[in-house]
Amino acid sequence: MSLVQIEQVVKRYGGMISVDHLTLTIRQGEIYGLLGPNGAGKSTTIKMLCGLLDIDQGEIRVDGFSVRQRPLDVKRRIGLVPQDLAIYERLTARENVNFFARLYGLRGNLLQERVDEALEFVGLSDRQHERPGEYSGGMKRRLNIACAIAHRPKLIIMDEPTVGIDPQSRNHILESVRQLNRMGSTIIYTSHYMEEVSALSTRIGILDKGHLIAEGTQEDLRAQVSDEERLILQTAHMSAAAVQELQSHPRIKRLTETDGRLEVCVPANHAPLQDVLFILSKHDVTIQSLTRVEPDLETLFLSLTGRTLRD
Ligand SMILES: Nc1ncnc2c1ncn2[C@@H]1O[C@H](COP(=O)(O)OP(=O)(O)OP(=O)(O)O)[C@@H](O)[C@H]1O
Repeated sequence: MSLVQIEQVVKRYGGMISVDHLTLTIRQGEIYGLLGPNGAGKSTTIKMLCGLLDIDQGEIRVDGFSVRQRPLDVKRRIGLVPQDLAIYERLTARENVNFFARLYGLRGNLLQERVDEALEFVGLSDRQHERPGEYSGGMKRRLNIACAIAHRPKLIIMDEPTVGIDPQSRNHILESVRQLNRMGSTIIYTSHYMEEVSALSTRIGILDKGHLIAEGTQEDLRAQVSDEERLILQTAHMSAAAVQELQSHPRIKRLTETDGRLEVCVPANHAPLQDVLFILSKHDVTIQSLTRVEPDLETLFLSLTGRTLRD
């Protein structure tokens, strides 16, 4: 059963189109990973989905309710963990969670139980009476999550929740996403980190310049590029002539070079590695490291757009 239906949605800022006739469906029980580089339109889509930004064209429905016509019914079903922290530094952690849970209508004993549960869930019970000003970046992110889940929403949306945090908090957040899903919530998780989206998602949509350029399970997406692999070489003394010669090699499908980091797409199992090494050595390029990467989401993105996700 579908929980979210986005149909032909368009958003423009001034003359520029940020979300371009986007259509996608998210089913109940999924962890849907929305992957795309910076500026792809992920946050804009999420804001429209939550009713925080007007839709220019098209329609979004959550649990059957139109975001335009029934915004309150939609908001009640959603817990949003926004990209920019939405917590009050002057309130304690507990007061923050309490505040957001009250906005969703919780009162009395149930309110206190749910606040306890949310704080426990993100591992902040011990420090619930402190103000978040004293917290690390990762703890603030976890508090941000607690504020979004205390009302037990059907749909939890996390917009780049691991940007700029320590590995321990990152792992904690990724594990909480899985656990929230096991407890029954459908999750939309946006990120420009391929590894995170790969590790978490049951289905993945790849967004670029406001378009959904690919969608499917991890296996579906990998199968689209199973005939390619990538070589990543860190080099010194790279020259334009070497790049040019590599580009004209018949078996090199694509190539990007930034500050000596060379990424080359070649047919799988027939990697013309010797040729690449020969050309580089001919041009006196020093090879500092070389990695062979099996087809992955980055390969797919590169194959569809000619750019890397990090561009
Ligand atoms: N308030 C705004 N005014 C003008 N342009 C905007 C505004 N918000 C977003 N944009 C533009 O819309 C496009 C999509 O931005 P959006 O923030 O949705 O991308 P994103 O995929 O979430 O990337 P990021 O991870 O960097 O937030 C970008 O080109 C961005 O510059």
